[in-house]
Amino acid sequence: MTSILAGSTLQLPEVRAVLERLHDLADRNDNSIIQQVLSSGYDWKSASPAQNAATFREALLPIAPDVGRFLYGVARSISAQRIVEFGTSYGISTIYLAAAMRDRNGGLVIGSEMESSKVMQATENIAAAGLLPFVEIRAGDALETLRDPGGTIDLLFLDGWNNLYLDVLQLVSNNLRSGAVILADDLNITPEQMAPYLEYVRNPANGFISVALPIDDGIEYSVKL
Ligand SMILES: C[S@@+](CC[C@H](N)C(=O)[O-])C[C@H]1O[C@@H](n2cnc3c(N)ncnc32)[C@H](O)[C@@H]1O
Repeated sequence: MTSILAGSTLQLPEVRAVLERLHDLADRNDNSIIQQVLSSGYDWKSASPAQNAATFREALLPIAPDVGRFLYGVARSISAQRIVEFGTSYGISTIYLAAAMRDRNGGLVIGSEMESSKVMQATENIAAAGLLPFVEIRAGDALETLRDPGGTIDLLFLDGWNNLYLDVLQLVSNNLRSGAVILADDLNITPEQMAPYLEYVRNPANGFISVALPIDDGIEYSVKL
């Protein structure tokens, strides 16, 4: 295992270089890709998850840098050892989470991505950041690939298609430890799509305590009781 430097892995030149390059790429291209697709009349709401994944294969759709630092901070503060991520794309969020694994001296981020070209891109990017030993990306539909997360989950990050959040949560819920944190991105972007998920985690009868955080696109922060 590589030696641990004082401070955070997020400060390492190779990690910063990869994150800067990917955030820049997304800033330059994502909006025009999305506009092009939507102006062609493509109806993403009635398309299947796989159709949407293929249609948006060139778009990174990443978390913002401050969300990345928040993910890193939460992972460090609960000393997360096993993290499950729904929606890996080009690996930006995975890199922030894997940096926390490196700084706790071990742990695993299990990513998931159904678009095969993105799995390849993410693997290359995570390798360039030197964080591949802390990551396993499961290729295919997360509703299949995350069925067995291989152990107790400390942190679940939901960032795939928003209407699947509740399905993914329920899929892995037996593996969430008491005190596990669930972070769901895009609260303010697709409230309709997220409604069933929010209703579920905000109902105390379901065993979570949950609050909306005003970070970038909005994050629902939930803790399993
Ligand atoms: C918003 S992007 C993820 C961005 C990534 N978390 C980041 O910050 O860099 C959502 C990704 O989830 C993937 N996805 C959506 N539904 C999925 C599913 N059912 N299984 C696996 N991947 C899925 C999409 O292909 C897309 O790349």
